Amino acid sequence: MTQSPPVHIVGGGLAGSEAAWQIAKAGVPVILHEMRPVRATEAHQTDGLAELVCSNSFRSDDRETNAVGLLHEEMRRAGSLIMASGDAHQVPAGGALAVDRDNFSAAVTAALEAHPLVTIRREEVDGLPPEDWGATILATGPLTAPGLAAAIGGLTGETELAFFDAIAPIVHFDSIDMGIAWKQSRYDKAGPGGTGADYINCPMNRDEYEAFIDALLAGEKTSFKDWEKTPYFDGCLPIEVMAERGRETLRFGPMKPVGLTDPRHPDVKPHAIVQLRQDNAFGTLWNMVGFQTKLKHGEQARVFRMIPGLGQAEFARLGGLHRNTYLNSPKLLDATLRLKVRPQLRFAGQITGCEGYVESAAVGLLAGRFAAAEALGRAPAPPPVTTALGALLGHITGGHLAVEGEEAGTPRSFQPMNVNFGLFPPIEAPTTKDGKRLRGNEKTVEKKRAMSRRALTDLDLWLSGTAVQAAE
Ligand SMILES: Cc1cc2nc3c(=O)[nH]c(=O)nc-3n(C[C@H](O)[C@H](O)[C@H](O)COP(=O)(O)OP(=O)(O)OC[C@H]3O[C@@H](n4cnc5c(N)ncnc54)[C@H](O)[C@@H]3O)c2cc1C
Repeated sequence: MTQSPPVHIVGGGLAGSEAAWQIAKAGVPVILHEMRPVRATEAHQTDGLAELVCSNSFRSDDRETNAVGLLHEEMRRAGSLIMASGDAHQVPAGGALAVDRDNFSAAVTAALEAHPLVTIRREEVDGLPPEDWGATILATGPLTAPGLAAAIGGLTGETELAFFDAIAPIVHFDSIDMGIAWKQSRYDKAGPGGTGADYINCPMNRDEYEAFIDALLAGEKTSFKDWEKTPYFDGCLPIEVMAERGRETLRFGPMKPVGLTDPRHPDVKPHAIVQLRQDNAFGTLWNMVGFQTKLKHGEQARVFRMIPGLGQAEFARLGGLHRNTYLNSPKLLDATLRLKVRPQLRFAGQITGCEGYVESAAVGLLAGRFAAAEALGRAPAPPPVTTALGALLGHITGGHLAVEGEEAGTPRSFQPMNVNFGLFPPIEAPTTKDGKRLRGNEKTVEKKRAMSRRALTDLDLWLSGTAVQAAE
């Protein structure tokens, strides 16, 4: 049997290593280009593949009620090298999967070095890969080396490649108290694709606003690493920095109370209003407009739950501001992660706009399987959106709702995200045996269990239908 030409992968991190494994396992040769130790990013310390640059945790391993735990399980079933190496080098961490970072990275490196179809080249790719490489996966991560980042920016248009994320928290719709908040667009403007009731509005009176500003100013913040410098740029100052510029700044910025009327109290003008914008097509996730922040995560949950209507808010993602190179993927990538303007280039890992070790590896797994299918002359089939892999892919390639125009204090609308149940198609909560509806926490937990069961059933079907067989 003639062998297909090699797939090239640039970047031997979490995503690139997993992609290489999936491709080689399918019987297709891979050339993996990793720049370390020739050159290192600001965060990597070793020359090992799949180095964990910060914590040693893959987060919850609960596959029944936690979306990242479910993603672990799906990746295991899909033959993930990252998960197999993580499981083999686990250290005790309660319900989380934490790993011995050195042994984990050594195991990934050894497995790839030992595979007869994998060639590892220790070199920087300092510009776009040459056309004659053919199918190539770019998995160079949040700290992509500058030469390649500039070349990608040249190909996609500079505004489509970000170098920092300025993330506002995202709230699960179910946890917003719609007895306090209401839906309305400012001045009832429908805008493109809107209805005039597109935002969720949370009103504050003067006392609530003053207490909120005090809490924002006092809240503990995270600091930038030296190499991150201070990347404040117009239009996306952290909310607490805006508050530091004057107690009224927010009332004239993202929290301005104009053009909105509380239907329960039409005669009372709120002193300030926090707006949330729908973030995904399912309407399960809502983004706090203009609330990008450097507050510590615990502080964010405490301070933002002071907002009327968000007292019980559950956050799908908390805010942050980091060095992070990533694409405006919903616009630039097709359904199998190929760059629309140059389909021989595929992207994987955090550069696509996912967030986290496990998610980056998961997107590497998908990119690898898609590239292998193509190399073997088969059509790559994306996983169902009901699976964690499919939900994550959906966020990257289209589930997110783009914003037309800019609101005060809002950076570009596509922002990196961890996997979470808000990215999945909604599901009816199961009832009790005698047909009664569940309530509160029990309902939330049962919904998650039902989503996980649906995911694993659909995943198994997908794997049996599209599994790429190793060429003998
Ligand atoms: C400082 C920092 C801390 C983080 N902490 C965590 C955390 O605690 N938990 C978590 O879940 N996530 C964390 N993340 C987010 C993210 O999950 C990790 O960055 C993850 O490693 C991303 O996987 P990746 O494969 O996309 O990129 P990486 O793992 O970074 O892999 C990219 C690889 O590409 C190589 N490379 C880059 N440019 C080139 C080039 N031009 N030519 C050849 N090779 C190149 C790099 O050397 C690197 O090995 C952190 C991110 C950063 C920046």
